[in-house]
Amino acid sequence: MKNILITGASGQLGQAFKSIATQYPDFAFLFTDREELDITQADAVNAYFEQHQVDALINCAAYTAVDKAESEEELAFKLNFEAVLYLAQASFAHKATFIQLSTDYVFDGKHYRPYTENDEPNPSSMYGASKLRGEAAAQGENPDAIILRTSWLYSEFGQNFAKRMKELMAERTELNIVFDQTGTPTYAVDLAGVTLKMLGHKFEYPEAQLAGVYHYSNEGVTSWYDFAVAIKQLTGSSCELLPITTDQYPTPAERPAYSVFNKNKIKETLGIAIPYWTDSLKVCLSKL
Ligand SMILES: NC(=O)C1=CN([C@@H]2O[C@H](COP(=O)(O)OP(=O)(O)OC[C@H]3O[C@@H](n4cnc5c(N)ncnc54)[C@H](OP(=O)(O)O)[C@@H]3O)[C@@H](O)[C@H]2O)C=CC1
Ligand SMILES: Cc1cn([C@H]2C[C@H](O)[C@@H](COP(=O)(O)OP(=O)(O)O[C@H]3O[C@@H](C)C(=O)[C@@H](O)[C@H]3O)O2)c(=O)[nH]c1=O
Repeated sequence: MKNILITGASGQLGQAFKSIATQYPDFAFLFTDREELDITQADAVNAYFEQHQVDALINCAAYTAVDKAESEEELAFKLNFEAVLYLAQASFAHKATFIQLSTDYVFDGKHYRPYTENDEPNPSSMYGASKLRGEAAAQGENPDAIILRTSWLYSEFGQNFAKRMKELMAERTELNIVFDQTGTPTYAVDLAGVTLKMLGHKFEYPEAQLAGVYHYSNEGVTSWYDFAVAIKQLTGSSCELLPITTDQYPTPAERPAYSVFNKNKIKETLGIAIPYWTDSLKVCLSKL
């Protein structure tokens, strides 16, 4: 039996892990929320590792308010960088496998082909910059760290674009949605499953070198507008959706125009096929 510590467990991804936990009888999950383990407190992090046998840590805690991060830079870096430093140090000291979640927003979005793990990040937002510092902290303090970058996360849990769209479509007769930001939605439950597959692989083949960065999203390519159209069609909403450009929807944070991932590395490493984004969206909407 392996003990898996999940931090930020009341967030969207944390809840996705909770929803599939019983499918992994070889894993004993230690779900902690901010009250139980505040990851910005180095002493609390160290004490937790002293008091519990932790075989792996999946850090689901983060500052994810992309626009607010532009005016709350200090808070964003405290959570997405400093706290990651503490987690990386503690996991390394206690020989626990460390998986740190990161984001497509580490890229500036100027590409026209999917981003590989070797492409140079260049974040255009404070959120992206804080997550990139977190990646460096994780790898700097724990050379065995696994960085799992994902994009456009949604699910039946927490706050996300898909849930927001469904609610707004029920309230309004029309909605303006940007169509010139291209990426791929990722169902958080799919991501949780693949993360646990990665851990299973690590435990089964301890000599396997898994450290490093991996890209994971669902398959396919779309825009926020097309994402919303798919939600409209699948929910039978009559709300009119109007495609607009990014400059018609000004926001404090700049988002990448293109952030599609190349996922060959994770597919080859784990021997997996990834669900197409609309197939996973159907699964999610059936639960909402
Ligand atoms: N959401 C998305 O679209 C994407 C997310 N990611 C990454 O995936 C990961 C998971 O994201 P997601 O689940 O959506 O994020 P959420 O914002 O839903 O969850 C983050 C969780 O972190 C908790 N938290 C905040 N501060 C602390 C603290 N000091 N100590 C412990 N926990 C704390 C929050 O608790 P509280 O509610 O109490 O504040 C919340 O439960 C993050 O690393 C994120 O950067 C990557 C790409 C896309
Ligand atoms: C609500 C809404 C948003 N938009 C636009 C704004 C923005 O460009 C785009 C996405 O909106 P949101 O602000 O909901 O999504 P955003 O918070 O930018 O989502 C990001 O979150 C972080 C945590 C990540 O790591 C990213 O991968 C990504 O998922 O849609 C519209 O055009 N119309 C709308 O009615």
